[in-house]
Amino acid sequence: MQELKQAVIVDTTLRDGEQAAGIAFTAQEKLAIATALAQAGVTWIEAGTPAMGREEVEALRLIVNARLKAIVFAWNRACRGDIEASLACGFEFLHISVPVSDLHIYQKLKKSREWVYQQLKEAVLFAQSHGCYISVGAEDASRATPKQFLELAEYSARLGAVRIRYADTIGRLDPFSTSSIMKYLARYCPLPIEFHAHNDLGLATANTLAAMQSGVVFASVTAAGIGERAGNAALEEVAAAMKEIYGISSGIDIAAAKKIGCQVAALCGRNIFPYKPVIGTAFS
Ligand SMILES: CC(=O)SCCNC(=O)CCNC(=O)[C@H](O)C(C)(C)COP(=O)(O)OP(=O)(O)OC[C@H]1O[C@@H](n2cnc3c(N)ncnc32)[C@H](O)[C@@H]1OP(=O)(O)O
Ligand SMILES: CC(C)C(=O)C(=O)O
Repeated sequence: MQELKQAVIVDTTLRDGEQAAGIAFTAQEKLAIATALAQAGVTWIEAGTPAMGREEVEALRLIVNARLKAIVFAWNRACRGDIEASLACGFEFLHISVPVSDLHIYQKLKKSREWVYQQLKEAVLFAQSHGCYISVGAEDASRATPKQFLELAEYSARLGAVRIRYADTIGRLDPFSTSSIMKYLARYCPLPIEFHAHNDLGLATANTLAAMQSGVVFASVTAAGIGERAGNAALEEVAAAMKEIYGISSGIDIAAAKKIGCQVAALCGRNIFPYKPVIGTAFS
């Protein structure tokens, strides 16, 4: 078994977490969550999607201006309008996401792979011309071939991206397939990989741990595991399991992470087993 040496948490409670049906945080709640995450030792915070419009931009400006002890970054499609919206919030690190599977490129977007690459190139160069650092997101990577993912990673590396996200967008992986795919990709990928799991089959945390065991360093998580459909890997579960099972600290205060999980769950009107239900207003 490969020895797990390093783990870095990338929290997306305020981006994928807020994509969960029925969840919309206020600007003050977003600022409180981001502040609590930074205080708990989370160093990467995906704070939102500026392209969503005025209310999101106002909330994101509050978070950027809070100068938290974390790298706070924004989610973008590979298009100039999204990048301009992120720049207007003051972000210096941008995540630019593109589909990588045939299914998403040809069936969902009805575009070509060449189009995706051209969009990505223009978006990355535009953002870099404004001094931004970039990570690239490979949407629906688990339904793409490893070769398609690696080609995107190589292209992104040539453009100067610093990291690539492997998204199991529909939550179709299990820990065994995750492990064999990630061992292969971690070996050949020119960029550090961030693993982004979805919990459709209840395997998001298990898959994230399998990815970390297989050479991946960055784990994408959300507080209480909230997120699109069945959600994502839970921050408090991943951080605690890293510590308890593998003895890796990931720099996160586990008690603080559990508290944030409970508070976020309470804000969303959910109770998360096995933590105690939180009564009253969270973050008050
Ligand atoms: C897999 C994921 O989880 S992706 C996460 C996306 N985020 C969310 O869903 C958050 C909530 N969503 C929103 O607020 C909105 O959908 C937004 C702000 C993201 C987009 O809003 P709109 O621009 O109005 O959406 P709309 O569906 O019209 O955009 C589609 C356009 O984006 C383009 N597009 C979609 N994905 C990408 C991409 N990754 N890169 C470049 N362009 C893209 C499409 O080709 C289409 O272009 P066209 O209008 O020229 O045909
Ligand atoms: C936008 C990306 C990273 C995403 O949430 C997904 O594909 O699951």
